[in-house]
Order: sequence, then C-alpha cells, then structure tokens
Amino acid sequence: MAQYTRVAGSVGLITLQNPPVNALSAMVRQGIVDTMERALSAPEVKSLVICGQKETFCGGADIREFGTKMSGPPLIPLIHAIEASTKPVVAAIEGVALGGGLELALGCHYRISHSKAKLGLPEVTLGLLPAAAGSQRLPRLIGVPAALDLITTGRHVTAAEALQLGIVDQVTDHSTVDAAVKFALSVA
Ligand SMILES: CC/C=C\C=C\CC(=O)SCCNC(=O)CCNC(=O)[C@H](O)C(C)(C)COP(=O)(O)OP(=O)(O)OC[C@H]1O[C@@H](n2cnc3c(N)ncnc32)[C@H](O)[C@@H]1OP(=O)(O)O
Repeated sequence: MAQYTRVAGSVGLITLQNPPVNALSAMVRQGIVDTMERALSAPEVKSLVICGQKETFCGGADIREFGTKMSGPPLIPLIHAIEASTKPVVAAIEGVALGGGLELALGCHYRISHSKAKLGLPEVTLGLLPAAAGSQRLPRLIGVPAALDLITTGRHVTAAEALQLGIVDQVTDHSTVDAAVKFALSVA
C-alpha cells in the first residue's frame, strides 16, 4: 500500500509501504494510483514527494508475486501519470531504487538520493529488460552509452556515481525526505 500525508503545508508525501523493500506489489501500485489522485485533486498541494518506508525506496517488482496471476494497475501508465503530473514530483531515494523502483523514480521530475543509496536496473540478471520505459527514460537522462552500460550489466551504482551520471539531482548525508520536501517546495 501507500500512505498519503501532507507536510510543510503544501507538499503531498506518498510513502510506499511493503516490507522489506517496498516492492511494487499490486497493493503498492494501487496505493500509488490512489494517493496520486488524492494529491493532484487537492488545491493546497503544490508538489509531491514519493519515498519508501523504513529507509528503502523500492526494490522493484515484488518477487513474491512472480508466477502468480497479474492483478492491480499496470506500472507503465502509473509512471506515465506521474511524469505527466502538472505538480512537480520528487523521488526521495534511500536504501535501494532497483528495477521497477528506479523506473518509478525516473518517471518523477526530480530525484534526491541518500549518499548510501544504490540504484540500478538489474532486470538483465533475471533474463528481462526494463519494461516500464526505463530503457527510454534512462538514456534520455544520461545518454545512450552510460544507459546501455547500466541496462546490459545490471550493475548497481552508488549515489555518488548516480549524481555524476545525472541520474539524481542531489545527494544528501542527512534525511532524504527532508531534503526532498525542501526541494519540492523550491520547485512548486
Ligand atoms: C509489476 C512489476 C513491474 C515492474 C517490474 C520490473 C522488473 C523489476 O523490478 S526486476 C528487479 C526486481 N528486483 C530485484 O531484482 C531486487 C532483488 N533484491 C536484491 O537485489 C536485494 O535483495 C536487495 C534489495 C539489494 C537487498 O539486499 P540485502 O540487503 O542483501 O538483503 P536480502 O537478504 O537480499 O533481502 C532482504 C529481504 O528482502 C527481500 N526482497 C528483496 N528484494 C525483494 C523484492 N524485489 N520483492 C520482495 N522481496 C524482496 C528478500 O527476499 C529478503 O526477504 P527475507 O524475508 O528477509 O528473506
């Protein structure tokens, strides 16, 4: 699921909740759809932050749902709706942003990362390709050679490398959510 709160007066905070890594289960995807609708229809909300509970952004597809019947909203239109949002959306990345988790962050307008976070598209290690437009959004953001390296090796990058490549906009040693809320206020 995803929890919705309003912080700092005008920022809608969406918190992914699916221990242990806030993977994109059907309930989490539905939670994102519902909380995005709520934030977008609230006139007092001027910008949004998406984070994960317990200092982890999102580990991607929920491996516990592999082999089960697909249910819940599909990821591609969900991420597209975030990208198309008229209110700026900031991803607050702690822990990991992997696979569909990084694709979700790439659909956000800005990404703030904790210095200890790891980011990557490990789909290739599972015999897959990033299928929620990560293979389009990442090269647009960082160029084809760097994106191909990440997509074809599946390697995880540190926050420092992510900043240098241009995947994230800011790295913090402190509270990532606080930094993302401050950023969201500044771009609203
Ligand atoms: C609808 C779907 C839409 C899009 C699909 C996109 C495709 C993808 O997202 S593919 C990528 C899927 N994700 C991964 O491959 C990540 C796999 N996990 C890891 O690499 C690691 O577990 C880790 C997240 C880096 C954490 O490593 P570590 O700190 O060493 O802990 P672990 O012991 O490995 O894991 C702890 C705990 O978390 C569970 N877990 C890890 N990943 C997932 C996941 N994606 N879904 C559900 N659960 C996950 C892992 O099983 C462990 O659980 P325990 O119960 O503690 O054993």
